[in-house]
Amino acid sequence: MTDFPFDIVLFDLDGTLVDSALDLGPAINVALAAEGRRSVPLAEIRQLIGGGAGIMLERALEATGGAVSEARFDELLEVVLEQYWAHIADNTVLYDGVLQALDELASRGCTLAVCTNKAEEPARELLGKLGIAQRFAAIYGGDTLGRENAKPAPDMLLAAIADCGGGRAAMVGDTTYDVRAAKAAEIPVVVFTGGYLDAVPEEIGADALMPHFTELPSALDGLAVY
Ligand SMILES: O=C(O)COP(=O)(O)O
Ligand SMILES: [Mg+2]
Repeated sequence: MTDFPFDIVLFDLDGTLVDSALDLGPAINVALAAEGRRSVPLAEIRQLIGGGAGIMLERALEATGGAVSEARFDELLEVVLEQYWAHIADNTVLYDGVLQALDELASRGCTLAVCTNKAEEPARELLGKLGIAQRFAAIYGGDTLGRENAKPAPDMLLAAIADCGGGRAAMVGDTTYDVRAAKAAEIPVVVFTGGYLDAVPEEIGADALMPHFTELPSALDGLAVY
């Protein structure tokens, strides 16, 4: 036990630890091209990220002409996932200050975990390629506990907290999926405003907003433990 208010910090992945839009975008656009659709520009792609690859594809199809049949959707999702796997870390980078923030939290005695709606296998692959997988005591993906239990459900947050030995926990994320999951898990949430934000920051429901990762330790320090 330290004087830091949290024992466990849970992190979202896409739009929080990593800027992955430059690899997710092309994967979506290959699938759209296979369906004869226009590409979705990068600025629009960022707004589609947060619910997992399936929701991203669903929204991209809606934005470019409408839904396809369920069977065709499954084929196109396979295209997205194959393309993404082949280029998972080509252009994806950690956000500025992430490594230092993780170091700082670890030095304050926090156990760290990842709770992402990206599937667990690509999440582990990406974290490994970026050299930070070993920093996390638990890594949960959107499929780990079944898609129906992905964020905004609290299940993966609660499971990760248990894996980390239990204690005072907080969530760090970038979208309403993270905020709703944290509220359902009854833990406070810091929102990174440099991520993909699917709502106005002031109205997203965060306990604290963080424009840069250097501010994470002090943002957490200022939060009340629920
Ligand atoms: O890939 C996505 O759409 C969501 O991933 P995230 O939960 O790490 O933001
Ligand atoms: Mg995110």
